[in-house]
Amino acid sequence: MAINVIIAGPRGRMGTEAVEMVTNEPNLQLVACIDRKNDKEKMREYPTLSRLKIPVFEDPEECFHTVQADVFIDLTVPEACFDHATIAIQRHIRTVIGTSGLTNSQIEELSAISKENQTGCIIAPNFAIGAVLMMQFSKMAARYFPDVEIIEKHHDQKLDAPSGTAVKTVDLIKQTRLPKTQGHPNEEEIIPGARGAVDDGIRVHSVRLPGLVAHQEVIFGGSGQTLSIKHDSIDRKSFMSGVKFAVENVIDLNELVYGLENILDK
Ligand SMILES: NC(=O)C1=CN([C@@H]2O[C@H](COP(=O)(O)OP(=O)(O)OC[C@H]3O[C@@H](n4cnc5c(N)ncnc54)[C@H](OP(=O)(O)O)[C@@H]3O)[C@@H](O)[C@H]2O)C=CC1
Ligand SMILES: O=C(O)C1=N[C@H](C(=O)O)C[C@H](O)C1
Repeated sequence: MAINVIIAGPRGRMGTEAVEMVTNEPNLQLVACIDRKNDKEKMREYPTLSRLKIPVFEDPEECFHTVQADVFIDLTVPEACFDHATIAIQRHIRTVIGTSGLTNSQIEELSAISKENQTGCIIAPNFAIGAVLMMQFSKMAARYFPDVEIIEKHHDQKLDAPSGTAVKTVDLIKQTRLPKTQGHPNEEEIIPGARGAVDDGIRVHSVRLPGLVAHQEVIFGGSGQTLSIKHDSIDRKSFMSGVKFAVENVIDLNELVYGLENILDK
């Protein structure tokens, strides 16, 4: 039996890839999309979507009410994603969130809704296996190297900074790193922001440039040595095996999981 999937954000950079991936996977079936502009002219620019002849809804309530689905994938923006996911989970449709920029309180709220409705949800800050490993390796290294800075680099159309991957990396590093104030105690920013954003003493630098896709380097410093852990997504296809993995695994979950690392070896 195929897993029936709804995708929100099908015209987007990730959505386009996800539509392609789901339609090419024999065990997945795309049954509908949610798009804030259900515009026939625009759809013509997206050949896979217009060829499929699946229903496209502007109203998520109407979509989840009308279409029978097993899994909902959100690849939009945080405000819309939170609303979509809330409605989907309340309707017992298991949910995979790729959208970054949800706040901690939104994640906690979705976790509570998921538990209350016994309906699984996966929030994946990064679907690329290499990025998941980069985050895990960084967590391991932070135990031995409390001095660490993160440089994340993305295309210049990205809305949120720092990236969801960087936020998750900081979370994971905090789990093993001994608290430390890094750098010189008297350091001064001549240009405000020069030392990047800071969370619990960990510096995060966000670069946005055309030509980039999604890249992150975590640099640890110790006496006489540095350790760099680096991941590059040079094509959005790098995310698709993780999307598939999440769709196939969320089916067996009854609560929210934040990060693919939590289910990789299950
Ligand atoms: N977890 C992961 O591995 C990855 C996550 N991402 C995340 O996925 C998200 C999407 O990224 P990307 O595809 O590059 O972004 P895009 O801007 O290319 O796509 C977003 C899509 O969402 C649509 N959208 C915007 N607002 C709404 C709304 N209110 N309701 C419904 N649809 C809406 C946009 O429509 P319109 O064109 O009309 O604005 C657009 O089609 C981002 O949060 C990004 O960080 C990206 C890559 C990997
Ligand atoms: O917007 C993107 O492109 C990406 N977003 C995710 C993030 O915020 O970490 C994942 C990946 O880095 C690509």
